[in-house]
Amino acid sequence: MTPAARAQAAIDLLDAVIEAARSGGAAADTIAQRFFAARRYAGSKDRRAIRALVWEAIRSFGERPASGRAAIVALARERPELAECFDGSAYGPASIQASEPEAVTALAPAWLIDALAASDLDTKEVAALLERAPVDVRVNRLKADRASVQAEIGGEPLRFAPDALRLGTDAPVEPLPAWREGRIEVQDAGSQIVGSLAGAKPGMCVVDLCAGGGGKTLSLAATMDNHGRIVASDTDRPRLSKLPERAARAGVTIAETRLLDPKREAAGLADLHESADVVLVDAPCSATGTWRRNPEARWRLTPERLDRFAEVQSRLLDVAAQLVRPGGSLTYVVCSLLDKEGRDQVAAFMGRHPSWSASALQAIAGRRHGEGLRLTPAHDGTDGFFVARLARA
Ligand SMILES: C[S@@+](CC[C@H](N)C(=O)[O-])C[C@H]1O[C@@H](n2cnc3c(N)ncnc32)[C@H](O)[C@@H]1O
Repeated sequence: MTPAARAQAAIDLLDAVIEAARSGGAAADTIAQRFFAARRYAGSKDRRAIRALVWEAIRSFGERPASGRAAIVALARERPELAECFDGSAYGPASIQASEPEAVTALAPAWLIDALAASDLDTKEVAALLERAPVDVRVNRLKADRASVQAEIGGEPLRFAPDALRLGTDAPVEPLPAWREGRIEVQDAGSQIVGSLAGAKPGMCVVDLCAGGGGKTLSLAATMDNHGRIVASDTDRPRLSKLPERAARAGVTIAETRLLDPKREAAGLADLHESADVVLVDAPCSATGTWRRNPEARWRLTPERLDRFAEVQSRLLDVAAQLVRPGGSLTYVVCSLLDKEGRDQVAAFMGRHPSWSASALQAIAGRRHGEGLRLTPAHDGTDGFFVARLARA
């Protein structure tokens, strides 16, 4: 493909990403996969160049641009070689007009910048949310140890996450024998840390209330040395259905999946009433802490969506509390750095459940925030998380 044709393809791909963000469609990665599957003529160098341009545009513009063209035109203002692609050639974009609309460079929509600032995040912290993230893997203790896996695949052992190896950005993991044989899982180091703070131990009964595809379920099972019971529940059938295959690969036999009806979660878990030693609520959230991996998420978020997340989080915390046995604990996690979803949720929970207490969390990474701990890309080099552990008397 010519450079001009690549620029036009980037515009087309961005149009699809913008439309999906507007209408609640698929994530940018999925859209890109579909886009290239339908354009087999694009070789691997073309695909890389188009992706790089599209993701640069997504990172550069905080507000959802009016169109893919408005975004690439704005980038071209600073880049003569990109501006030259607007040459009106057969497969290239039409020439740039002096008065045409352009996307505006910003870290995030103004209301979100304000909400992040009100959550004690300065500009440096917010900018780091948009840097490119490394690939972290968790070495599965059930099958291997970190030193032997490092000897095999390389990577940097992280001091603050005992099972983590950090690989470069875009490092391919799935082709590795270590992945195929279940000795490693892709999991951000921050996710590994917050999962470990739940305090799961061998022999316990654990409920992973929002288990999704089981990233944390598998790490809990490894911490439990595959002894005990984990009930991994979620309302999303496609996500949850990935768990059994992942568990089999990882050698995890103690996890059982349970599909819940939205708003009827307590009924679906009634048999576990007051019987879990540990409940993990890795709640659905705005995912502001994972913008490094999904920067277009900030084009999807609205104040109304944020309110809806907060309502579900508060309800799920109360559902989870009913499952904890006397003396047990509930660990609340969000991959968001907005206080409305983290610190304030926990403060409200403590108000509704005065007999519960927040535990002091011991981790080598992170900083205390309200009744919990916060990890951020700028401070910890991980995705952003808020985690709190709440103990039942
Ligand atoms: C942050 S993700 C979980 C990620 C997962 N724990 C992991 O480590 O891979 C949040 C999950 O909450 C689920 N969810 C949303 N509403 C729910 C509800 N009412 N009850 C249980 N799970 C819910 C979503 O389907 C999603 O899988």
